[in-house]
Amino acid sequence: MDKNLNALEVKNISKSFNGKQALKKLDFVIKYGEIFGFLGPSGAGKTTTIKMMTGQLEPSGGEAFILGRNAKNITAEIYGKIGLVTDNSGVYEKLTVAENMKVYCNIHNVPVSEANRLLKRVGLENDKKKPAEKLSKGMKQRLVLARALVHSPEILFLDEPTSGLDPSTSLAIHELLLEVRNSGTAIFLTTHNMEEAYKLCDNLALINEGVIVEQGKPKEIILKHNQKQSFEVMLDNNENISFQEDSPELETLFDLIRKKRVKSIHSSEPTLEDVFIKLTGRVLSNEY
Ligand SMILES: Nc1ncnc2c1ncn2[C@@H]1O[C@H](COP(=O)(O)OP(=O)(O)OP(=O)(O)O)[C@@H](O)[C@H]1O
Repeated sequence: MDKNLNALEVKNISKSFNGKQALKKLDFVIKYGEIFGFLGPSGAGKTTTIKMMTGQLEPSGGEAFILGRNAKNITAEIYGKIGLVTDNSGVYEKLTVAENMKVYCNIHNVPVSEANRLLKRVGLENDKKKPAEKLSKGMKQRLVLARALVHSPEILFLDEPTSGLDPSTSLAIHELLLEVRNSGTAIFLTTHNMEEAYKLCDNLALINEGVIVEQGKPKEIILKHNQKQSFEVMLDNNENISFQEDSPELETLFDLIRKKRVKSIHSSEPTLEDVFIKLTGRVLSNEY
């Protein structure tokens, strides 16, 4: 891992299918030890972007560099440093959970103890002997994630890693991803879950109809679009009042604070979902 290089560089990438442009001039970089979120509704171009970055599809224009090499000329050695979790990352259905992991340990020359550690982290330690065909969709998803981490990849691509998972499993996956990020791995994550993106991502891009409509740090994106600040106040009698930043009633709020009548106060910024709606007129979360 050469930390002086970016793990991934996408330069002006475009993609057309049968004359129809699916992606338009995407530009972003991902550093080692960073989680980069790619957020957009169905059909926005997330999977196509992953395919181009991993050399599975040739761009119609622009270039992608992965671990320092043009994705067009990706080698087996580079693939050995990548982890990829997508909808169609199949498992061997007739093999057990443990055997599925063992296949990957053998390919990457990693001790089975590492597989056991990862199975525990994704909550599958009690399912090791189950054939993969008997697993639920969410369990398979967790197996595929554990498998993708066996060789400590330098860059990890995750297409909707927690979709369809219950909240406590999602939380465990989030903790694992942060740990992997902290070990220096670059993570490219697609999601339509704005809360997940806000919590996990160091940087993110909002994508709609093949165009990046906004990118940056989640907090900075929100503050940039926070045009009118308001304060939500709860009084000592549990009454809730909202005060606009530039309204004359703010004096009333100061007065209430002086009289110690304010039980709680917080500023209300837009969410990433609000920003997305503002920029595109579309919602993300209800489309799934
Ligand atoms: N092989 C293909 N041939 C023609 N059109 C394609 C092909 N692959 C993708 N597209 C089109 O490109 C656009 C982006 O698709 P893509 O699968 O990348 O979206 P997505 O954001 O991953 O959506 P989802 O979240 O539903 O997976 C869509 O309009 C899709 O129909």
